[in-house]
Formats: sequence, C-alpha cells, structure tokens
Amino acid sequence: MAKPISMEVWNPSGKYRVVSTKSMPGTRWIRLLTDNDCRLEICTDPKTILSVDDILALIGDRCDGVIGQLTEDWGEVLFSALKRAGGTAFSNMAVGYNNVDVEAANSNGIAVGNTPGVLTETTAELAASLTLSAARRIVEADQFMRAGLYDGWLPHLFVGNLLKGQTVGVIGAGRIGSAYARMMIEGFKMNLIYYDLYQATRLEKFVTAYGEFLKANGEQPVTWKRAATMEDVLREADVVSNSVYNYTQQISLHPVLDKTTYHLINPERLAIMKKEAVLVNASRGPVIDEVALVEHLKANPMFRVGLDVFEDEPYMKPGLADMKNAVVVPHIASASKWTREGMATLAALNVLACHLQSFRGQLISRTLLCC
Ligand SMILES: NC(=O)C1=CN([C@@H]2O[C@H](COP(=O)(O)OP(=O)(O)OC[C@H]3O[C@@H](n4cnc5c(N)ncnc54)[C@H](O)[C@@H]3O)[C@@H](O)[C@H]2O)C=CC1
Ligand SMILES: O=C(O)C(=O)CO
Repeated sequence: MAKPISMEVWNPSGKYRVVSTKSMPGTRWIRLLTDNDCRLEICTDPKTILSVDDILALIGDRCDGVIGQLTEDWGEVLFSALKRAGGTAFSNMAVGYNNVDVEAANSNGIAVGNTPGVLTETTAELAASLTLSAARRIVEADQFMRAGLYDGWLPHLFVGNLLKGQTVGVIGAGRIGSAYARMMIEGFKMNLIYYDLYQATRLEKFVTAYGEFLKANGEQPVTWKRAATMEDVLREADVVSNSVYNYTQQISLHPVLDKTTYHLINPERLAIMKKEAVLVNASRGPVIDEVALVEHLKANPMFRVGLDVFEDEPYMKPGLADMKNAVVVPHIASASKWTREGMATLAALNVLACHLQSFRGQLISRTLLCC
C-alpha cells in the first residue's frame, strides 16, 4: 500500500473528486473546476517526478478525473486504478502524449485529453531562440565575457552563422513546426524545406503568398519545398551551396514522438548533415540518438545544437554538458505565463467535459484524443 502524500484541497464539499498531480500556474483552472461542483485536490509533495505508486495513492478509492504531467507514466496500472475509483477522465497538461498509453485508457473507458494550440507560438519562439543562440554562439560568448576574457574586438571572435536568405529545414511541420517555419521565413527571409508525413498546405500557401509579396516589393522571393524523405532535407546543403552567402544548414525538429520518430536523427543521418549545421530539438529527446550526437559534436566543433529536451530527461548523456557547441535548456519551450495558464485551463476543461453536459461539444472534439 503506497503511503499517502500531501494535498491542498479546494471546495471540499464538491460532488466530483478531481486530482491534479501538480500545482499549475494561474487560478482560472481552479475556478473552472470548483465552480462546477468539483472537489479539487492538488498534490503538494515536493518531489518533482511522481512515481506510479505515488499517483496510485493520489487516486485512492474514489476519483472522477485526473490532471497529470508529461513526466508521469500513464499506462494500464494507473488507468485501471482510475477506473476502479470510478474515474472517467484524464488530461495531460501537455500537447505531447508519448507518456500516455491511449489504448490502455480506452480499454478502461477513460477519456484522454491534451492541450494543443495554446503552446504553439511559445514553443516555436523558444525553438527560434535556440536557433539564434546556437547560430550566433550566444551562450559561449556570454560565458567568455563573464570569465573576464574579453580584451577587445577581433575579426575572428565568436564568428557564427548568418540565417538571412538561407534555407531552414523543418522536420514535422504540424502546428509548432509550421509556426517556427513562419517565424524564420518572416524574420529572416529564409527558404523552407520540410519533411512531414502529411502535406502542410496552409504553410505552403503562406510561403507562396509571402514570396509574391517580397517579389512585388523588389526583394528576393522566399520559396518552399516538401521533401520526399528526411535525407532530402539533410542533403539540401548541396542544392543551394552556390548561394551568395556561405551556406549553413539550419534544421529544427518538431514531430510527435512515436515509433516512427524514435532516433530519427541517428549516426547515419548526422553524417549526411553539413559540418557547420545548426540542429534544434524542442520536440522530445528520444527523437535524437543523444550518444551519437555527443560523438558528432566532439568530432565536428562547428556543428551546433540547441536542445530543450533530452533522451533520458532530466539527465543528459555523458559528455553533452562539456560541449561548447551545445546550448541546453531544461524543457522550457512552453514556459510563458500565458501559455502555461492556458494549458492548465484546457486540462481542467478536458476533465470537466467528461462530467458536465455544458462542456461537451466543440471542446471535446478539439482537445480530447478519445472519449
Ligand atoms: N519542448 C516542449 O516544451 C514542447 C514540446 N512539444 C512537442 O512537440 C510535438 C509537436 O507538437 P504539435 O506541433 O502541437 O503537434 P502536431 O501534431 O501539430 O505536429 C506534429 C507533426 O509531426 C508529424 N509527424 C508524425 N510522424 C512523423 C514522422 N515520422 N516524420 C515526420 N513528421 C512526422 C505529424 O504529421 C505532424 O504534422 C508534441 O508532440 C510534443 O512532443 C510540444 C510543446 C512543447
Ligand atoms: O506540451 C508538451 O508536449 C510539452 O512538452 C510541454 O509543454
């Protein structure tokens, strides 16, 4: 029997018992639940990542719905426990749901929700920040200044990569990949090459229209290309190496994590990329073979990466922390106040949607994976 863990209780007399495995930003999500007859219990245990046993203790004997986190392992054990406790709803406070076994939820009659949309721009902005930080060596230069090593301007000091007018490669051109592509295209007049299982029609139309706008204004138009394979994106350097600029390759990863994207970036594919490429990952760590990446960074000091996510989160593979050509941040891509409050609100609505008729309809089809 798991030991009980500390909880903060809102609206103790509420009819539906909803558990949130973490405190979340804002108060709107709390009001939504308490105004709709929920007794809300928020776990206040200081442990960052809760184990399955911890969550079993939170679910207890009676629980109508749970809001959980991407760090938790939501599989058969938890969904069957939630079913036994009378539960019908679970929402991840995340758009990614690789930590959730949706089939197990389905077979236990539990509806699953995620929080798409509200984090699209915030996450794309962080990917753009990592791109700039890696391309212009911002972190290295900051450390150099703080170490008191700057003794005057030099022609070779922290020379990095120019983005303007070059080609950005996007792997996974869904909501976030498309928003990132637009930022790089509008901001830096970059051409686009993307790889996705599906055609990104809206993104293609945008680039075409923007290219026409630039041309009409006497500027070099931007272009797009949908690659038939991942390798085509990674090889794109050869296609444009006659550019007036010294071409550098810029690739950002935005696919879901599933069997088809696990170790999408592996030693063979790293070997195809240019030695001065910039690679950004704000999707999920296992999309890159991180051991192979560390070796590649060691062998190619001009190859740079910007990483928000890691294969064995919260840990980094040995050697990564020592690499000056890597910019690393702790999974903060969706961390703007507006977005985090929005994610909490969507998660609460997902859980409510399963209990209250008035919340059914448009929300349920927009945010629930199954019900
Ligand atoms: N670092 C962070 O804090 C955040 C990370 N994410 C990650 O970003 C992912 C994408 O989020 P959204 O853009 O909202 O999802 P989305 O579903 O709109 O886009 C995902 C895209 O990946 C594509 N895809 C699937 N399999 C593929 C494959 N084998 N090769 C190439 N493309 C493939 C899909 O067709 C889709 O277009 C999430 O699943 C999550 O893991 C999302 C938000 C924040
Ligand atoms: O939403 C997600 O998938 C995240 O990684 C956190 O924002």
